[in-house]
Amino acid sequence: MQVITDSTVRAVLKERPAISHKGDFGRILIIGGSQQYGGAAIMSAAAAVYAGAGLVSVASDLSILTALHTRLPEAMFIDYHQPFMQWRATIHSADVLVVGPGLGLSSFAAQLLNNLLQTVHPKQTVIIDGSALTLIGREHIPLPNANIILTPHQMEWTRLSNLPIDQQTVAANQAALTAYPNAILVLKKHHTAVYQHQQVQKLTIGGPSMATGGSGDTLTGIIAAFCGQFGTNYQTICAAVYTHSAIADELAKTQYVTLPSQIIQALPHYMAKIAHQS
Ligand SMILES: NC(=O)C1=CN([C@@H]2O[C@H](COP(=O)(O)OP(=O)(O)OC[C@H]3O[C@@H](n4cnc5c(N)ncnc54)[C@H](OP(=O)(O)O)[C@@H]3O)[C@@H](O)[C@H]2O)[C@@H](O)CC1
Ligand SMILES: Nc1ncnc2c1ncn2[C@@H]1O[C@H](COP(=O)(O)OP(=O)(O)O)[C@@H](O)[C@H]1O
Ligand SMILES: [Mg+2]
Repeated sequence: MQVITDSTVRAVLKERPAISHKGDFGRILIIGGSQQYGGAAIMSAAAAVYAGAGLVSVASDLSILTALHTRLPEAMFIDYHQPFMQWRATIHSADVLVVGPGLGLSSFAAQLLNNLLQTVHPKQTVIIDGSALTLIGREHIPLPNANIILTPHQMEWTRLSNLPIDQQTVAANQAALTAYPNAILVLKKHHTAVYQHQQVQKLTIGGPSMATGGSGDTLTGIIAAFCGQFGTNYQTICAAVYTHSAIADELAKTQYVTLPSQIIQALPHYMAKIAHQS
């Protein structure tokens, strides 16, 4: 299986053109968080901002607003409990949507996910993670015609594919992915692999310092920002996945655990280093 290396990141990550503005670097909308899991939406949004997204909004429960703005004043906020029709236009204007981190499994969350997936249009990128994956598996919610990126950990992939973890071989995963033909699959684990049709590439970096709550939520924001800036395609997603683990490995030289917030903080420096060398 082909290995994802830093050459993928070098090929994707470009110096910013001088003549540019925030609208050129992606409008990201993160739909997630809840009273129980507010941090997930905040980490996703922070990762998107620090990975260079031009404009980042969070649609969430009002209870996270103060924490979000204290941690991340760059982000905008929408109360996702307001009638769906009132913020439908915001959904339409996003280039990249992230749905699921910390959303929870309530009937409200299921209805919101249904409404959202019925609203997205084919040019949009939709990153589906966390609770949204569990809801899709549980309620058999069909995926829309859009650029879909699924980011399950192994148990979330079981819920979508019905494959027990010990049967998640490359061939079995490829066969299961045919049920989601327009999706790119980022199957997260030690040595995460990225699947699209018959193509599969894997990481050989990253390690157990990343095994802490919020690591995957953070990855969704990095993927969103990369897609928003460099276009949604297989290489861009591999570059985002590599960047997440490369930063963690660098931090792990001196840290037993690499916190999502620290990975987020290091993103602009890592990206500058790669962009200046390319
Ligand atoms: N700070 C916050 O706001 C945070 C909010 N979060 C949000 O919480 C929501 C629920 O997400 P979740 O991943 O925590 O729970 P769930 O979907 O039940 O999966 C866990 C089950 O799967 C199993 N498992 C097997 N293999 C695995 C693997 N490779 N990687 C991981 N798990 C694996 C695992 O096995 P066990 O640990 O029991 O051995 C367990 O039985 C979601 O919306 C998420 O975004 C979190 O991000 C945390 C920080
Ligand atoms: N032992 C490990 N080796 C390499 N990467 C790991 C390891 N444990 C966790 N990770 C990475 O951390 C992230 C965990 O994602 P996820 O389980 O969705 O976390 P959360 O939902 O808590 O944010 C994934 O990117 C995964 O590849
Ligand atoms: Mg997760």
